[in-house]
Amino acid sequence: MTWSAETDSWKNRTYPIWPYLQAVLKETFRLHPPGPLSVPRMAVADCEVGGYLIPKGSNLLLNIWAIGRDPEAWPDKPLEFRPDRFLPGGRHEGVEVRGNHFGLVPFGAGRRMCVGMNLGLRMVHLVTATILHSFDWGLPNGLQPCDLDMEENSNGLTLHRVEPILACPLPRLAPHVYQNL
Ligand code: HEM
Repeated sequence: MTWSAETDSWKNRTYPIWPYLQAVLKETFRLHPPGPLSVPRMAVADCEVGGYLIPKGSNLLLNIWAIGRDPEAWPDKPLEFRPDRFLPGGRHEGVEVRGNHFGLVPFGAGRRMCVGMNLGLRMVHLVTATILHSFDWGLPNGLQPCDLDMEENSNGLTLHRVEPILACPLPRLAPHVYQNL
């Protein structure tokens, strides 16, 4: 994924914080799904999907990572991080991650989708909002966002960065707030 001033132009606009946080997390789930592949499934009968014959007994995996980057599902610069696509007026306004929109399925879809989705979504929103509320974040040694190596790898189960990110938190609340952490 490349960074450019144009890509980053959404940062200069103002949005209400809660819809914007949701849009940022949707965009993160789209480009960087924590589980890049679904749990393997086995076809219990011969069937046809999208013109392909799936013989009984086949093992099937859903490539969640590739679906989130598919230009047919995401025609507007699919490889760019653009949360505004989910905001009011954006091309994908109303698209969510709960398995109802097949272009964005970080928790899978259908009756065997992730059973921990509600907990997972709450935790991701809570932790992200808390660390953003509690600290201003910077990069060390004069690094700029465009210097970050965004390459990813998977251990087969989860997706992770090749180069761990190093970020510097700067407290932004009154000192007593941090005392019992
Ligand atoms: C952000 C957090 C999470 C993400 C992105 C995620 C993603 C997924 C995905 C993609 C699947 C495969 C769905 C499919 O094959 O269609 C899955 C399955 C599953 N997840 Fe999660 N998950 C998350 C959190 C959790 C949590 C917190 C729990 C438990 C407390 C959980 C428990 C499970 C279980 C048990 C399955 C297997 C469901 C089945 O095969 O019927 N997940 N998850």
